[in-house]
Amino acid sequence: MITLTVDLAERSYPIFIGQDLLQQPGLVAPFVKGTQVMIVTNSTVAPLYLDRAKALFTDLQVDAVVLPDGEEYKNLEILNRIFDQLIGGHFDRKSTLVALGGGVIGDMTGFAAAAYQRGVPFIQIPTTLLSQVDSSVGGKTGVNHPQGKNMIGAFHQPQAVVIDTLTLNTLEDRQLSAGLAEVIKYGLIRDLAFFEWLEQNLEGLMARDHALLAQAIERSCQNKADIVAADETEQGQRALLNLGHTFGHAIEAGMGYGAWLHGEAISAGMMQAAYMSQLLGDLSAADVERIGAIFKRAKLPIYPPNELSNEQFMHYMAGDKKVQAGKVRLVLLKSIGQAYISGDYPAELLQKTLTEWRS
Ligand SMILES: NC(=O)c1ccc[n+]([C@@H]2O[C@H](COP(=O)([O-])OP(=O)(O)OC[C@H]3O[C@@H](n4cnc5c(N)ncnc54)[C@H](O)[C@@H]3O)[C@@H](O)[C@H]2O)c1
Ligand SMILES: O=C(O)C(=O)C[C@@H](O)[C@H](O)[C@H](O)COP(=O)(O)O
Ligand SMILES: [Zn+2]
Repeated sequence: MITLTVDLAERSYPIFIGQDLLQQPGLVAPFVKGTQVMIVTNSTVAPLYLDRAKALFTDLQVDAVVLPDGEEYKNLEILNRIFDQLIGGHFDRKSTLVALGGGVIGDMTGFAAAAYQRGVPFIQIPTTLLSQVDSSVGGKTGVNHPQGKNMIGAFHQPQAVVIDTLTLNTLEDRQLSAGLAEVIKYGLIRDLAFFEWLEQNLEGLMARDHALLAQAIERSCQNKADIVAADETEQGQRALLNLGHTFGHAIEAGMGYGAWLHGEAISAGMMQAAYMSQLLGDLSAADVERIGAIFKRAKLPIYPPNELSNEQFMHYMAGDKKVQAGKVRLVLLKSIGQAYISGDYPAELLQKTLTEWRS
């Protein structure tokens, strides 16, 4: 087992990465506050892992709320089911919530924990590649609004993140690919050596070589932990984790939540950002082709959906959380391995990107 730390002074917490951690009760128990545990999961993950997750918590009152599965249910109405069950079961202020599932469950459970009785602790047990490399770490929690992704939420750090890499055995191929999009993101924004390693090992990762997956998860979590420790609430460099997301979130909302997976949408979005970086003279055409090649090998889309017009893109992008004084700020690339945030690009270059980077 590997242990990393997210270094946030009194709110620091460990990330445990290993095989079969869902069979190790001693690992999680110390992070439970109080005597009541509410596991939040969904209808796909519950039959696979809920019994094992419950067995992690001995001598405690353990209950579970099983939500419907899908990005389209990441909203306030479904979030309320968690509160209904907590209040109905008389869960007190020292209760611990446990997120068992992918990023949707993690974001919703974290937000429920941030809001329930003004804040209770929670533990992340991520079971998709995407949630193991990104969403379970860093404390961004929340739900979607029809007009925009993750528009309602809070920063609320977990007590611990427990990554059992064996849960990836049951994940669908399409979901594994979606997770690789966020893995590749770390290479693009700040870790050229990791990007090169991914180029060398992509097929092994797609074939679910466990040693390679564990390495990719560790390197991704280390990158994320470093950024979060330096900038917990996105005052500066944390925004780099948003590479491709201003475009990608527009795709998710514009196409209807769930039609495009988050990882798929940001894959196309990272290509749009890369193409715009080429128009700005920072990336070469060969760089853009190189980035596209790794996404294609990961079976991820490189172009946005043609159904989404430039006007629709602009509508959703104008509501992005990084907008300042009416200007859409974008994460762009100086080179592969070096991202920056920009609000002073020429407006016509964004239009040109939306028009020209199409299949
Ligand atoms: N908070 C953050 O920092 C952050 C970072 C990245 C993404 N996100 C959010 O995460 C969400 C995407 O997360 P995701 O890609 O994990 O999607 P997801 O949570 O929808 O999970 C994908 C699918 O896999 C299923 N599943 C989960 N674990 C499984 C397993 N072990 N075996 C079989 N099936 C399993 C789920 O039921 C679901 O159908 C988006 O809402 C995105 O906005 C948040
Ligand atoms: O942790 C972060 O910070 C990220 O931006 C990680 C992203 O991969 C993730 O999709 C996040 O939820 C996006 O944040 P948002 O603030 O743009 O909603
Ligand atoms: Zn993301």
